[in-house]
Amino acid sequence: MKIGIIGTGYVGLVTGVCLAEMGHEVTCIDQNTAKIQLLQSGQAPIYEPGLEPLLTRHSALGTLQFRSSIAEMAEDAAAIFIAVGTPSGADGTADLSFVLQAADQIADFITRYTVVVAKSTVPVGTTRVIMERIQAKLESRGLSRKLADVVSNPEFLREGKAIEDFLQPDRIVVGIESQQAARVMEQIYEPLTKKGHSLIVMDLRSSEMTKYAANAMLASRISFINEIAELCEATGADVEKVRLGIGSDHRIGPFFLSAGVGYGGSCFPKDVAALMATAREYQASSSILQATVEVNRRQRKRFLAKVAEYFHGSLEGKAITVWGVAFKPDTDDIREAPALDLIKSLLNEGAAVSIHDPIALPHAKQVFGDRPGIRYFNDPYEAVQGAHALMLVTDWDVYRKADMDLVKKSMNKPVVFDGRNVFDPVQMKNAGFHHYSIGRKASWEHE
Ligand SMILES: NC(=O)C1=CN([C@@H]2O[C@H](COP(=O)(O)OP(=O)(O)OC[C@H]3O[C@@H](n4cnc5c(N)ncnc54)[C@H](O)[C@@H]3O)[C@@H](O)[C@H]2O)C=CC1
Ligand SMILES: O=C(O)[C@H]1O[C@H](OP(=O)(O)OP(=O)(O)OC[C@H]2O[C@@H](n3ccc(=O)[nH]c3=O)[C@H](O)[C@@H]2O)[C@H](O)[C@@H](O)[C@@H]1O
Repeated sequence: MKIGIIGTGYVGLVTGVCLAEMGHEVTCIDQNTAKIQLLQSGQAPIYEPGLEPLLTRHSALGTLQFRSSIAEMAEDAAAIFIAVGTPSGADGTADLSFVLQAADQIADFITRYTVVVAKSTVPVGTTRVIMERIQAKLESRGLSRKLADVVSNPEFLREGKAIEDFLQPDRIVVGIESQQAARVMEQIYEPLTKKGHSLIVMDLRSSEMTKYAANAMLASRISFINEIAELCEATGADVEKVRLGIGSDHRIGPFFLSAGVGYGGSCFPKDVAALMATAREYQASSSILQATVEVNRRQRKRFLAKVAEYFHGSLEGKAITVWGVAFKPDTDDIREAPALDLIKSLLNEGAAVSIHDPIALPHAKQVFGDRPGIRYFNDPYEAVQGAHALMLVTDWDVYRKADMDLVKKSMNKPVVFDGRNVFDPVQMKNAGFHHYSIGRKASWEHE
């Protein structure tokens, strides 16, 4: 089937590559010409494990093409996906300007029956708005409103595992109003449903809400375990043991219960904010969502406060190393990364900050540039030379496997603030470190 995709960001590009892998002929459009040129030369503009081989293969086969304007797309696409950004506006509402712009471009382009797929995360009611807008434009062009159906097809992939999540989804959710569009969506996803992945069909509003509810639920789980972690610290319990204890109850499950410096990324913060904005619009309650955001904010502050407390309230002149800038491992994405907040605060408090990240360092440089007090390192061991403390903020594998003897020898004082509970406190104590982690006794509290 011929498919067009508007937007080649994390979601659009992964969707394009995976739909090609599923046997479709895909054309990806992005208004960012630099991105398109890079993609046309066979290079991925993002770091995503497993993406590049598929990109190379399908570009060579001609089943995946990249263009900078919808006008360059074949006119006989059966479906066009909208996968553009929906960033947070000032009041937390989702900014729909990119989505509506893409919808207008599609409405000006189509000449035959096309299913428009809202893949971007959009607030309840938006797919209907897109539908009205496209159909009104078709009418004004003297064409039938029935030339376009708009469906909702939210995406649940995680960065760093995007290819795997797209090709082996727990479920595919489609919100739909027309039988004709339902058949097209069934055909698109047939290679996955044939393998047993379920396609859940529902109305538009429920599909849009499902996406927000999923992200809000996951974010609230993280805040829940972080609140329990704070209580563990206060009472002398160990959150890692508690996680094991509750996670083995099948009603709770073990996933998404890792305590740490809190969630970041381009989606949880913005989607929880957008859902709260929806609650305001409908004068409904959002107390769990508010608490989720509040705990997440507090978690970063608590982590920083522990470092300040260790140095008797002042970070002035302290050499602090930050390991990890990406909002999570296996991505170069630093949008809303906890590390950004922490680095800003450290610099404001007068600390000298050395940072390392295996992939995201160039993005960090775009944010902090030559700001006095900051230094960038490509080697994690060079980054800790002479440091008074190491703060581990992203749980990259390279840190889990780090040679801590070398780290200890390189540091001014062997002090580690472990924001992702990567190291064991007792082992760290025995190795001669002062180690603080989240929701567990600090090394110096162990007998
Ligand atoms: N990043 C993620 O892991 C996930 C994101 N989502 C949702 O998917 C949507 C897209 O997110 P990302 O891929 O992260 O965004 P992104 O910001 O990485 O990419 C968006 C792309 O759309 C392009 N674009 C914007 N307007 C355009 C237009 N009119 N014509 C052509 N290109 C246009 C931009 O140049 C950019 O390359 C958002 O609604 C997001 O909430 C959903 C699930 C996962
Ligand atoms: O809508 C989206 O964009 C996506 O948002 C998340 O995916 P993603 O943001 O890529 O990353 P996650 O793996 O969910 O991690 C988000 C944040 O939570 C943190 N986290 C995650 C899990 C955990 O147990 N504890 C925890 O602090 C991570 O470190 C990270 O900062 C969801 O997991 C995806 O299903 C969804 O499609």
